[in-house]
Order: sequence, then structure tokens, then C-alpha cells
Amino acid sequence: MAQYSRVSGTVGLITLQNPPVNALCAAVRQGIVEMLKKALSDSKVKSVVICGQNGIFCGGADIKEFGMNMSGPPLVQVIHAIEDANKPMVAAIEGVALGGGLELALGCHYRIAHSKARLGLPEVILGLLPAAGGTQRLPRLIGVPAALDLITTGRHVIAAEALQLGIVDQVTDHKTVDAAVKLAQSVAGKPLDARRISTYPCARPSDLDALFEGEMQKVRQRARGAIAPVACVQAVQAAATLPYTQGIEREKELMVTLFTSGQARALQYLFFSQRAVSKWSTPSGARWDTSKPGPIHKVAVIGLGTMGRGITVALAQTGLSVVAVETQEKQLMGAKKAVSNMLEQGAKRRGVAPTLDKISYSPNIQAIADADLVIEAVFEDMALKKQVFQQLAAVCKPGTFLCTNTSSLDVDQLASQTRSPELVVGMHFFAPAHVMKLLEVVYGPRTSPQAVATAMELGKKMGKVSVAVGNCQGFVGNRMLKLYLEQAFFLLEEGATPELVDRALEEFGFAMGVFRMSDLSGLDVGWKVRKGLMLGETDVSSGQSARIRQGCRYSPLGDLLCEQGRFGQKTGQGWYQYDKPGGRVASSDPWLHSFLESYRAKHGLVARHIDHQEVLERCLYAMINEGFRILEEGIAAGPEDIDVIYVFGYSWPRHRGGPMFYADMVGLAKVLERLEHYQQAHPDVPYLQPCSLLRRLVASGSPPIQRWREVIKKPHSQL
Ligand SMILES: C[C@H](O)[C@H](C)C(=O)SCCNC(=O)CCNC(=O)[C@H](O)C(C)(C)COP(=O)([O-])OP(=O)([O-])OC[C@H]1O[C@@H](n2cnc3c(N)ncnc32)[C@H](O)[C@@H]1OP(=O)([O-])[O-]
Repeated sequence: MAQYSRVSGTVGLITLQNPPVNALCAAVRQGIVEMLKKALSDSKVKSVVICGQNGIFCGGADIKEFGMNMSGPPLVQVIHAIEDANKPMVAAIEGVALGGGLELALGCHYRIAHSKARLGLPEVILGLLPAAGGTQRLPRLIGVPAALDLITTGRHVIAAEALQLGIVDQVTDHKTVDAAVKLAQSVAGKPLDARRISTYPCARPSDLDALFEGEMQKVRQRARGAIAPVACVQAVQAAATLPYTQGIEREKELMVTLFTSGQARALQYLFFSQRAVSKWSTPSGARWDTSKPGPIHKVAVIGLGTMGRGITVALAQTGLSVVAVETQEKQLMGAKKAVSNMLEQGAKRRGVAPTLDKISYSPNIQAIADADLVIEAVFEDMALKKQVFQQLAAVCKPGTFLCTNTSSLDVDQLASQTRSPELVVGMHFFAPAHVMKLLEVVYGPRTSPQAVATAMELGKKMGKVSVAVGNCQGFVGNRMLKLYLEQAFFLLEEGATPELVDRALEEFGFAMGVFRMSDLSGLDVGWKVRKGLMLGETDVSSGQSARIRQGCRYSPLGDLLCEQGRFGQKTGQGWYQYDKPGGRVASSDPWLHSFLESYRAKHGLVARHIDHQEVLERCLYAMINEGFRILEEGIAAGPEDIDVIYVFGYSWPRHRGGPMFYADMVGLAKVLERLEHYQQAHPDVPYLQPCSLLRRLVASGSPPIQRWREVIKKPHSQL
């Protein structure tokens, strides 16, 4: 799908046509080859411009084609044909030139970009590498260090930086295709040998080996088991050490290892899942394409603690006017300062002006009377939140959407404090709220489709990855996390150490294991939630074993640490010890180890050998099993929702796709068998009982994850 025309008398114009992003599917590749032949054989044509339809140059190879039998001319050959053309080829870059799209432009002899265009080779984010010559041409054009940065990070650069790096020859603020045609006319007839990048020598920095060694070390550390970044470095190394013809073979070789890897499948699944969750639906039939969001011009935040401040910053960065309310004067003053600092730092990083003037502060709740939407972010206490919602219901104008940032409390109970429960919806941000991408939008049984649509739309405007989920204890993320944490506690009781559990999880790919993460977020946070659930008290005066709660096994280990003031980094002691309160570097704590031994002795527990496999199976399969319950209850519409929540909110390693995708990779039958094994070994832990949806999926032959929604929709049909 490419179109050819002749413009301005002597310029051939090839237009890529594959909406929405002109991805280079087989038909487009074939179209380019045919239109190029036309342009090169058209005697009136002295030079050629390639552009994309609808103001977008090209979003790269067609990711939807991956995993299918590739047909049509390989992109590498298409680009060679363009580079070998005997007439100047000019790429007119508008919107984006990403992946194969930028590689196509690098095959051209000249590149001109619109000032708003973004360029990059983000293949590594999809578990791949630029496999149409990008790893060989870019280092030759802009040098090894700059190429390594773009290829191993996959980051996009705006046109101005692309010009500064030397990727493009010109940047224009006007009609890009017109400017490209002018450039094409100006270079008609000029020699091309010096414009064929693949023929360029690759500049070799003096300390080349040291550079690649350093880069490989850096990339391995950052990658935490992801293989694509490592292959990207190896491919660029080939460009710096081999002639182009051998380098391009090496690039192909490395791509083959990645293309079929589970990691590439996981990362491509995440690419489409991130887009799928924006197409939300609820069990009551409300949907993204039939629910219109309400108009939001003015928003308000109530409660300016850590979360309230982050939310205020994220809202102000959207350009909306924000009213920030905090009744405690001292807290209000502190918030003003903190919010301004965060806005200034963010603006500096993004090279834009800070939006300080968008925010007005007040100690008085009356100040929000004319807001279109309010986000409540006061302390996580039901009684306090109910009081605030009663005040909001009294103060706000009719039709104001009332949102709560609670991370686990019942949204519908808060809705009952107002006259318009249909306008109440949860907007669960993750700390720090102006940084973390995830937003859980929590709808209750009475929340209107418009309220969900409005919260999802606002989340998108704030640059969040928003996922619509049903109201239940802990929603999706925290509900699954509770079991992950509990299994980790049980493993300590049975003989493991925090170091062993964390090592297993970090080797799996988590940035931090469960115990280092708990020390970072503060052990007292979970303790308060457990106490709120009447779990945290270790008083055995009731004669009930300290290790039984509501008839189920319970581990008071976390509570016992908190009772001793060990809250983690903030107190300098938790599951690990730190050099001082607030210290960041965790080191093993002999006290903790002897505490575990005496705890086991006190409760008649005998430590046994526990390996990494058991740690992963216990912590991850318990969480996954709860994920199936969440799907069965309709709290999440599909596995993609759960996986996007865990990758964008709980640092689940991207190259593992997410908990549900991981279960699909491991094999549902294996997950089922292991859960049954652990349930038999631990009958006092009922949630290890495999979920019936998991059984149904296994019974129906373990269909691929993309087809689970069909089975979910047909309850109890297969068993
Ligand atoms: C050989 C070569 O070396 C290798 C191997 C490669 O080239 S690998 C490929 C490398 N390319 C990429 O990594 C770029 C991936 N795309 C993006 O980063 C973004 O899409 C975007 C371009 C910046 C636009 O963002 P957007 O926010 O405006 O819209 P959207 O919602 O994201 O996208 C709009 C719609 O287009 C679909 N889409 C986008 N890019 C696509 C692509 N490359 N292939 C197929 N579909 C694509 C997307 O799924 C969505 O579909 P639907 O949900 O509407 O059905």
C-alpha cells in the first residue's frame, strides 16, 4: 500500500498508506518496491521523496505480523533498493519515524523532519533489535556512543535533537512534504556515493573495547535478565568492528535469537495490552466506546500529604486549573513548597515552563465548590474519608465527579455518603503519583459509565496507563500483592531468609525482592492495613494461636517487627539493617536471623531447605491464582488488565509480560499441578485452592492467553 505521483514536474512522491501509523506490513513493503521502480524508471523524475499518509511517516514494522509467516519483500532488501537508487531519495518525516520507519529513512540519501516529529529505534522495548540495518547504519551516521544510547534505551528523540545528532539534515516548521520536495529538487543530479550510509566507515573511539565492556556491564545491570538490550550492544559492536556486509549478517543472526524468544512475545503482548486496557468495559455492559466522559476544566485535590502532592503535580502538568486544599496550615505550607519544587524539576527535565500558576491553594474546603472533579487523598482511614465525602457532597456543585485515592477501602461505602453515588469513582494512584504510570480506576456497583469514562480520560490526560477495575478489597493490585507477601512470610517461617527470597525474585527480574521492597515502602504501611482488617494484633489472650486468623494460617512476623519499631529504611531496621534511619543500602541483619530462629523454636517450626524454584512458585502462583479469581468475578475484564497493572504499578519485570502472561508461558497445567501440590502441603491456606477458572482453562486445553476472555465469558460451560 504505497502510492506514487510526480510533483513539481521532476520529483517522484511515494506515499506510505497503512493507517493509523503506516506500519510496514507486507503490502506496504511490496508497494514501496513497485513505486520505487516507477519513480526510477520515470525519465522526468530527477529525485524522489518518501512520505507517510495522514501526517505520520512510519511507526515501523507491522508488529501484528510478528509470529505469522512473513511474506512480501524483506525490509532489509527494500531499504537496500532505496539506498542503491540512482536518484536522490529524500525522507519527509512527520509525526513519527520509529523502528523500521527510521531504518527506511536511514536508507534514504537525505532526511528532513518536521519540528514536532519524533524519531527512534524502540525495538528493544519489544524485545527485539533494529533488524533492517539500523544497528549498522546509525553508528556509521552518528557515532557509536550516541547510537548505543538510542538503540539500547529505545528512547524517542524530537527533531531538534535528531538534527543535533546528525540523524536528519534539516528541520522545518512548515509543510514537511513541500520542504522535502524543495530539498529533493536542490539535490537532483548530485553524486550519491557520499550519501549511502552503509558505505560509511564506522568511527572507532580509541577505547572501543573498554567502551563496549562498560556498555555491556551497564546494560546487563539495567536489563535484569532481559536479553534484547545485550543483543543490541553486540549488534552495534559488529558495526564498529566488521565491514557492513558482515555486520548486517550479525544483526540478522542476533535478531533470530530474539524474535522467537519468550521475552519478545512477552513485550509485544504488553505493547498491545497497554492499548487494550484503554478499551475498557464493565460487567454491567458499560464500554469505552459508548460512554462519553464529562467536561473537566477545573479539578481539586483534598489532602496534601505525599500522595496528594504528587497528584496535584500530575494534574497541574496537564494544564488544567487545580485547587489544592489542606486544612492543616503547616501541612499546606509544606505542600506548596514541595509541589512547586516538583513542578520546577519536572519542567526543567522536559525543557518546558513550569505550570505553577495553574494551582491555587486553600485551607478551606469551600474553595472547591465550582470544581468539575475532586480527588480525595486524605489519610487512609474509612471514618475520616466518609467525613470528607459528606463535606464534598455538601459543598460541590451538582454533577461534580467525586474521586477517592484510597488504595484498598470500599469505594461504594464512600459513595453512600453522597446524594449522587453514580458520580463516585476510585482513582488509585501509585507513589510517587507524579512519576508512577499506573492508575487503577475503580468503579462501584452504582458508578455511572460517564464517571468511569471521565476518570479514564483524565488518567490519559495525566499521561497515566489507566485500568478500569471493579470495587473489592484491595482492588486488583493490592489484592494479589497480599498473597504474594503472605507466602513470603510463610517461607520465612519454614526456613527461608529474606536474602534467599529476595535473591530468587530479583533473579526472576524484579528490581527489588519482596523484603527489600517492604523496607523501602515502610513495614508500618502494611501493618496499619492488617490492623484495619483486625489482623495485626498478636495478642494471644484469646487463646487462639498467634498463627491462626479467621480460621486460616497467618504469619505475625511482620507485625512482630513493627511492634519493635522496625519499619524498614525509615527506621534503619526492618528485614535488613541500614547504616542509618533513611539509609538505602540493605545489609543482612544477624539480629533478624536469630529472631527468626527463636520465632520458629517458639512455634515449634523446623526450618527446612527451600530453593529458588519454591520461592517463585509459592509467591507467584498464589498471586496468579488470585488473578484467576479476579477474572472469574469480573473485577478485571481480561488478563491484559492484570498484567498491565503489575508491570506499570508493581515493577513486575516487563520481559516476563505480567503474572497472567507468565502463567501462560509456564503452562496452566503446570501452575494448576503446583498449586494442588502446595494446597495439599498447606491445607490451612485455603487460597492455594486452584481457582475454578484455572481448572476450566486447563480442561479446555489451556488456550493461549489471547483467547482466555472467551472462556471467562462462558461461565462453567467446559467443566
Ligand atoms: C525491522 C524493524 O527493525 C523492527 C522489527 C520494527 O520496526 S519493530 C516496530 C518498532 N516500532 C515501534 O515500536 C513503534 C510502536 N508504536 C508506537 O510506539 C506508538 O503506537 C506510536 C507510533 C508512537 C503512536 O502512538 P499513539 O499513542 O498515537 O497511538 P497508539 O494507540 O499507540 O497506536 C495506534 C494504533 O496503531 C497500532 N500500532 C502502532 N504501531 C504499530 C506497529 N508498529 N505495528 C502495528 N500496529 C501498530 C496500535 O496497536 C494501535 O492500534 P489500535 O489499538 O488502535 O488497534
